[in-house]
Amino acid sequence: MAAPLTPDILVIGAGAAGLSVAAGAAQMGARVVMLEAHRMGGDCLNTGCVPSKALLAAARRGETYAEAMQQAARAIAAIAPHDSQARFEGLGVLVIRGIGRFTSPREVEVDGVVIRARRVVIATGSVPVVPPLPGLTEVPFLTTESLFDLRACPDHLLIAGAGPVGVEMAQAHVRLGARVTLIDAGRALAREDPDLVAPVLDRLRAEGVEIIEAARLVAVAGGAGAVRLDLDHGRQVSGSHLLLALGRRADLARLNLETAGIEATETGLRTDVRLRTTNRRVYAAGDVAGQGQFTHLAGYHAGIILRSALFALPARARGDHIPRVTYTDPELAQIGLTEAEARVRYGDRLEVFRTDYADNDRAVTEARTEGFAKLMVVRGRPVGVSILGDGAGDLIGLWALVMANRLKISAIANAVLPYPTLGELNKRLAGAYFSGRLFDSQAVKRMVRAVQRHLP
Ligand SMILES: Cc1cc2nc3c(=O)[nH]c(=O)nc-3n(C[C@H](O)[C@H](O)[C@H](O)COP(=O)(O)OP(=O)(O)OC[C@H]3O[C@@H](n4cnc5c(N)ncnc54)[C@H](O)[C@@H]3O)c2cc1C
Ligand SMILES: NC(=O)c1ccc[n+]([C@@H]2O[C@H](COP(=O)([O-])OP(=O)(O)OC[C@H]3O[C@@H](n4cnc5c(N)ncnc54)[C@H](O)[C@@H]3O)[C@@H](O)[C@H]2O)c1
Repeated sequence: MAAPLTPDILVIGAGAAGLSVAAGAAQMGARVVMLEAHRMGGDCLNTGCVPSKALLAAARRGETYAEAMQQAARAIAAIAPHDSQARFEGLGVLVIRGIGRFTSPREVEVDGVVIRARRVVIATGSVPVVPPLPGLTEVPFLTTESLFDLRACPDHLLIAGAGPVGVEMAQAHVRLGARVTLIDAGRALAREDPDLVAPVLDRLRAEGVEIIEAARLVAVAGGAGAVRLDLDHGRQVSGSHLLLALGRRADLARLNLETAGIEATETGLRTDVRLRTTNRRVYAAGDVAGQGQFTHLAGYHAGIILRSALFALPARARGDHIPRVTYTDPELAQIGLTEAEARVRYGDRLEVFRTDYADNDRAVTEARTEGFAKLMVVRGRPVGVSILGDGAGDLIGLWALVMANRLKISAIANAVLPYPTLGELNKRLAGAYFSGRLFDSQAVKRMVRAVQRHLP
């Protein structure tokens, strides 16, 4: 066997997390090897964010199903060069296409090549949950790994699971002409503030989606083109296609973790605040770290690991400033705590402020006045922001800046924003915090009167 490769950093997985680590490390002078078992770009590019957002956009424009799927494929093709093997080789990364597995606490093997790296980053992502339901081995079903290969619109798409995947794909498909039934064992978008979820579900229903909550899928029957779902309490629904959107689990199966002394939890790899696993030379980044499943979180993890692995700086990963967006129409964005979570954490110290899109002049001129935003504040600092409506995902960006830097609400109140823009909604939200303090305060009124008496 050839001598082992001995890079500074070995990255296992070329999705959002692995690519960010590899690009950063190589460009800062580290010797990097990256392994990829399947497609460069991982889930986000090939089967996640990119095709799903392209499909939603095409559905909004009223394209046909085949056009929308082709548009999704074009979006992937347009972004793929950025994540390609050629680009990474150009950055100086040695890319090996194959499945990496630990053979000892210090060594990883891929197709007979042994790699002994100073540091290893596990960035193997996640895969769709496919539970062992009776009938599921006999009945054809879709997951997001196969959905974007369809070219003919399903007559009646049954979607099991109403998390972000289920809800986004329900809206895309109903707009592209499918009949859609969306089923969840609990509440749809259960993680989000119910005040924001209700208008999203109202819109889905108005567009024709049948939503069945508190209904667990327990068995599947039928065949291609005619699928029957058995739900708990004896209910049944039938359709032409089944999409499983029941969550994603960390992809650990092929890593041979026990050999390397790396422990897993229910949600992913066990890590410390620096994202080190129970093997101190090995880090976890992205979905596999079990702290959330977002491309921007994967990028954030990469930054923490680069500081730690390249510069030996004690960088710590936080979770309180990571935004999330559900790209439905209306769009739903959240950062930090929801109102209910903040109430539990802070009790009476919490103040909640609200502003409506109807009070924003740009929303009025655009005739897009549906939506509102909530700001949760404790002692002058935001602990959470929820926004529902046009551009919510872009609007939450300002709060991401404020919360990442632990700024006060005054940072936004001090900013002068162009009129008329949706961005003023954020300023109005911040202003709501101060307006009560300024306009309803007897002390302020007394002070103004006193100053006025003494002014020439
Ligand atoms: C339909 C859908 C829509 C989404 N939309 C959004 C969105 O709008 N915004 C957002 O932020 N997030 C979204 N996500 C989530 C986002 O796609 C993931 O959080 C992100 O891709 C995770 O990146 P990652 O690098 O951790 O993992 P992945 O992208 O899964 O990459 C892991 C890579 O590791 C490889 N691999 C696995 N095991 C091995 C091994 N042993 N050896 C070598 N290689 C291996 C895999 O082949 C894969 O390419 C969406 C997900 C889905 C499914
Ligand atoms: N816009 C975005 O950022 C975006 C979009 C899509 C996906 N993602 C990421 O991908 C991940 C996976 O998304 P997801 O929507 O698949 O997962 P999820 O875990 O958010 O939702 C899964 C849903 O399936 C339901 N469920 C589970 N078992 C069931 C059963 N037997 N019968 C009926 N319902 C059942 C659960 O109650 C839950 O609501 C998410 O964590 C998210 O972070 C993000």
